[in-house]
Amino acid sequence: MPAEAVIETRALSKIYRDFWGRQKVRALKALDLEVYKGEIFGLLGPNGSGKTTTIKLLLGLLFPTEGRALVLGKDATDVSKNERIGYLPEESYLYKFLNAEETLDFYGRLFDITPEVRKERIEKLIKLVKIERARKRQLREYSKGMTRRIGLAQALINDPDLILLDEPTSGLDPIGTREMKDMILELRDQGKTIVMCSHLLADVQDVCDRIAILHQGELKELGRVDSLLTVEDVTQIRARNLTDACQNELRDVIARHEGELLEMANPTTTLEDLFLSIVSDSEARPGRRVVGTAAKADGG
Ligand SMILES: Nc1ncnc2c1ncn2[C@@H]1O[C@H](COP(=O)(O)OP(=O)(O)OP(=O)(O)O)[C@@H](O)[C@H]1O
Repeated sequence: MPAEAVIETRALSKIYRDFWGRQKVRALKALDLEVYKGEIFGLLGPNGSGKTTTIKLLLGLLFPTEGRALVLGKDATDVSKNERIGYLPEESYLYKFLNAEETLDFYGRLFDITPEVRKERIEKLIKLVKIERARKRQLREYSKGMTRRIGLAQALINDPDLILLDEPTSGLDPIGTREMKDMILELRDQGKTIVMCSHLLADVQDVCDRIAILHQGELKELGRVDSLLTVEDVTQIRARNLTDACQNELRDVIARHEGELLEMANPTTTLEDLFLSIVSDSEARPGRRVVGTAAKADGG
């Protein structure tokens, strides 16, 4: 059965004009794209490449100059489909004097959600974004990471089928970033479709199933992350406990078959994994610390 397209754009184009109707910027040029139900889709590109313009066109906040977009089976300009969409903008503009519960209740009312359903969803979302301990605190006291979490909860209050996330991990520390990525994966596991824009390529690589790369308003690449990143002509072998003799033998085999040995070395972990393991170790054993002079400076 072919996958169901949740978003379909055909030659979608946007030219921004100035006050006198003169052409100012061709922000998006004939974009053809499909996003399928249940996938995490990454929209990448340098500053000014047209990512936010695309999101705004999908939300019906802008009208295309040419082409069209279908979102959840409706024309993108039909804003009634937005009831099934959750949107986390790059900057969330929430009322600073409301607490988390009041904020979610306020947005729940805007969607005409009944009090019982609202109560149930608020509980679920506060747990999902892990702000249980701060649920009664005014948002003006929130850190950047907590603000991002309540922003995500607000975007999910209508239990959307399609979630658009603009820079979801911006400003988050590695733990907050990992948790945000886990939340995004969890939403996909619940059957939601997610489109995220990001400059943080490692985050995109970690969570996205497929990506599109835009440059100057043009689609430059589109495909599955794993296949785009596979280096076809290199074979990687990972093994544990190889003796020197065995490694030498492997070198000989590769040379005999006229292969080129690129590297045979111990792998390094990522800084993210190292950071996360240090923090969780510190939580498990508080008080233990590295004394500056005892720390190895030369790595030896
Ligand atoms: N309202 C506007 N009027 C005129 N030009 C605009 C307007 N909004 C965006 N642009 C221009 O359109 C182009 C695409 O902008 P867009 O905001 O879509 O890029 P982006 O990929 O989201 O960038 P960033 O990564 O910086 O958020 C840029 O050249 C930008 O200057």
